Amino acid sequence: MRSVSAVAFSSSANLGPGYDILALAHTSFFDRVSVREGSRTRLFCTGIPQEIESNTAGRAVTAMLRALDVRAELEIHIEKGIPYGLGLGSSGASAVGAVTAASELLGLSLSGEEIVRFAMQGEVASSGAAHPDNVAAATFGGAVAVLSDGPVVRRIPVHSAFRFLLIVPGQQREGKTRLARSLVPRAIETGKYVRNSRRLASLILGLSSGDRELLREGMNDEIVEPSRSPLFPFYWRIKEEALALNAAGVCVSGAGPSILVIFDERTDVSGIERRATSILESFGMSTRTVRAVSAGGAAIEEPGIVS
Ligand SMILES: Nc1ncnc2c1ncn2[C@@H]1O[C@H](COP(=O)(O)OP(=O)(O)OP(=O)(O)O)[C@@H](O)[C@H]1O
Ligand SMILES: N[C@@H](CCO)C(=O)O
Repeated sequence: MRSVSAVAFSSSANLGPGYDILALAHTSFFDRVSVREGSRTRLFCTGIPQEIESNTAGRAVTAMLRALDVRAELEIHIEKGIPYGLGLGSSGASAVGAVTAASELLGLSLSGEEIVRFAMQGEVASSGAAHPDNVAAATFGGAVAVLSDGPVVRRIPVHSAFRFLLIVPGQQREGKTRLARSLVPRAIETGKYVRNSRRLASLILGLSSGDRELLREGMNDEIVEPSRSPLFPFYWRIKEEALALNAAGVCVSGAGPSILVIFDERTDVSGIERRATSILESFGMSTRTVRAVSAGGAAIEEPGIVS
């Protein structure tokens, strides 16, 4: 019985003002999803729901089969390498890995944007919303912008000077993204919209050109992050201290609580790791820090490759 495996990396969505628009795939963690044909569609995983429609991978694959009118019963094995409920795109990566592997197994030759279209349906299982950003980054790799509901996705070049630090608090909360999305205001003042839009432009230009001042200014958000502050009260202190230690940019990773720091050779990364650990300790939390680079997109694993 042929089995196909795919790997999909962790990601940080929003990047400050890019709510549901921008995301960055990084090498911090990855999921591996293996798919083979079976007698009935089943999920094999631990720690996350095993009911098809409650798991982002199962929901995404069944959405794909239904949309393409493909008759298949699939056994989906999920090896969770990305800790979930922490803002690292864990739910999205599983969906992308499952759709990528199933497409290969069934010879569907889906495009990247078609993979995103189905994988984002999977996100309804985790957050109640089909947000496309994490799955776009996990599919295409690097930094991405989702340009329309099509979805139309384009990669944003990331200057080689930039590296990434993930600060991961020991604070997993069930349904965190669903709650975080409920806190986002439904209406905003025009001035906030204009300032955030300017930052979005600065962020994209700074990330691709290597202009750290544009990036630092761009990675600020006065709409979504403040509305979610109660979920990560430690964030603002860590951000302030990381910028003082010359970070090139700091934001909440996705819906949090993890924090993404973009750094270069001018940044005191070890100092940021120490200060963040101390601040989180004062909140009674453990800390995990991971240094990473831009990750590639979802990839089919060749049989026999031991990773
Ligand atoms: N395949 C899956 N992988 C991870 N979580 C899943 C999966 N399927 C369903 N879930 C559920 O989704 C929730 C985690 O998703 P959530 O969106 O809250 O966090 P995240 O995806 O880890 O981070 P973020 O989306 O903020 O980047 C958990 O409640 C988990 O049980
Ligand atoms: N854009 C989504 C990302 C979740 O990782 C949100 O912030 O709710």
